Amino acid sequence: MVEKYDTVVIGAGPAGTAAASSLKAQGQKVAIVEEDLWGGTCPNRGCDPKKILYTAVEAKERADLLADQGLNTQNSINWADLMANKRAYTQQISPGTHKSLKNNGIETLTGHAHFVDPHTIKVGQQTIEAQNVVIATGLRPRMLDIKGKEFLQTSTDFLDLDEMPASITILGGGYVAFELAGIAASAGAKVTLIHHNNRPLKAFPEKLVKKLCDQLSENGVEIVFNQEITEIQKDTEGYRVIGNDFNRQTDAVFAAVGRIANVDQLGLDQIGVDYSTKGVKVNNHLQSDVSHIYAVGDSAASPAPKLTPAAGYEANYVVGQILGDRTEIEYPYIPTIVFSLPKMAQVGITVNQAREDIERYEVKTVDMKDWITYKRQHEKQVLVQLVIDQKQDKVVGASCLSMEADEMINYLALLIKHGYSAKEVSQTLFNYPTTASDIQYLY
Ligand SMILES: Cc1cc2nc3c(=O)[nH]c(=O)nc-3n(C[C@H](O)[C@H](O)[C@H](O)COP(=O)(O)OP(=O)(O)OC[C@H]3O[C@@H](n4cnc5c(N)ncnc54)[C@H](O)[C@@H]3O)c2cc1C
Ligand SMILES: NC(=O)c1ccc[n+]([C@@H]2O[C@H](COP(=O)([O-])OP(=O)(O)OC[C@H]3O[C@@H](n4cnc5c(N)ncnc54)[C@H](O)[C@@H]3O)[C@@H](O)[C@H]2O)c1
Repeated sequence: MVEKYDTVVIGAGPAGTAAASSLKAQGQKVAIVEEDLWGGTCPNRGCDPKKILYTAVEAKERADLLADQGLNTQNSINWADLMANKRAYTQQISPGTHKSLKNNGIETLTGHAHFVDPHTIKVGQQTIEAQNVVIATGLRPRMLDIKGKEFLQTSTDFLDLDEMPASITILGGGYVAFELAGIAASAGAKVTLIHHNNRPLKAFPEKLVKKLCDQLSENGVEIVFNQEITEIQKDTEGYRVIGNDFNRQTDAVFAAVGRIANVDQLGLDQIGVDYSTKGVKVNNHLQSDVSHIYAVGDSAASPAPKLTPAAGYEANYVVGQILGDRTEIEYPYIPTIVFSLPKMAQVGITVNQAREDIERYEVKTVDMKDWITYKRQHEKQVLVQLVIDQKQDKVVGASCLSMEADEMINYLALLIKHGYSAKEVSQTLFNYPTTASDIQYLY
């Protein structure tokens, strides 16, 4: 007998588990399908394991900045212990997530899901039917189609390395490339980061990216711009990375050149659902071309950045749609951060957007290196750019580069969302001297 569900969710990452749990809590009969690790990318091979590795690296870098400033320091990263610490965390994620879904009364199916018709899904030998379907299948690393591509490793491999190689080469210039470069360099590897043009992290302000590159270079990362890599060769010593005018030996090569959607193996062609490498094409209700099939999180070609908080937000929105809400999706400002050394974060109207409308927006650049928060930490690269809407006389966007950028951008996200004026900020008192109290002087 074919089991029938109110909703079937495909993919058990942050988006899929949020949608399934919420629909179940609202009384629906729900099934969720996962073909790999329960919990998906973020806790198994993304945000969380990365942040565990980053935590040790951040502690080391902060201590190193205070060497000869009153802290006796001879720190180094013990990669084997750090990896054991990471694995102790990640190993319980998949079984734990699976168990908690089952305990909540959600039917869990293990295997690859694909559509047989718009209401029928096959998982291995099992066939199930759904009134609504939520596609939440995420992204996978994009591989380069070059000679020797089989020698390329990915962020998933990096986050589970038994040993840190003596030298590594990272191809790419986005979030993943800059985060892995910082971790590897701090863990003692000789790191080369190769970008195919001269504008990595292009959604972030050029001034901040330049300072981040300067700091990584000072920490020993070699950043090579305008270099298209055409071939990877394996040799007796490791690998050779070859470009038009580039030829270098390295112990490991990682591709961090973007991610593509896991939607090409779902059988969407035969049910009339359009998609691309960016994900399932969706309307303002996150519906695909077939109205009862929704897509959320990384696998939706929606305007949201492909991040965990955005995935959860879209999942909760679609729960509302399935339960009868008909309002179009509206996104709040979504903060983004690169956990490199230092951190770089932004929220709201970006500096790049502001430069396109100079009548309306003013960009205020503040070098905070000599402020007590940063001076006491001996930080070398600290910069904040605020975007001010001149009509409203309010801060509507911010970008930060510093080791405090994660917390500072969260405060700024709140102030921007609620439209606080400089006067209102000055009437809110924060502990001094802290990252929060700096904001009063910024505004
Ligand atoms: C290295 C790295 C670091 C990151 N760091 C951060 C960070 O610091 N902060 C942040 O906000 N975001 C970060 N991200 C992004 C974040 O991980 C994603 O935005 C988030 O996981 C998206 O959730 P999702 O549920 O949409 O997709 P996913 O978490 O990718 O889950 C999709 C699930 O669907 C499953 N699946 C796919 N196809 C099928 C199928 N046909 N049948 C059954 N199951 C299927 C997959 O196995 C997977 O488990 C990072 C990503 C990476 C790669
Ligand atoms: N801290 C975070 O929130 C975080 C961390 C990691 C990943 N993520 C998510 O994962 C996504 C993917 O990250 P990513 O860094 O893989 O992709 P990305 O899209 O952010 O960056 C890819 C970079 O690779 C460059 N590139 C493309 N082809 C290249 C080539 N042949 N040689 C060299 N460089 C090339 C691109 O110009 C771009 O700069 C992010 O957009 C984000 O949504 C988020």
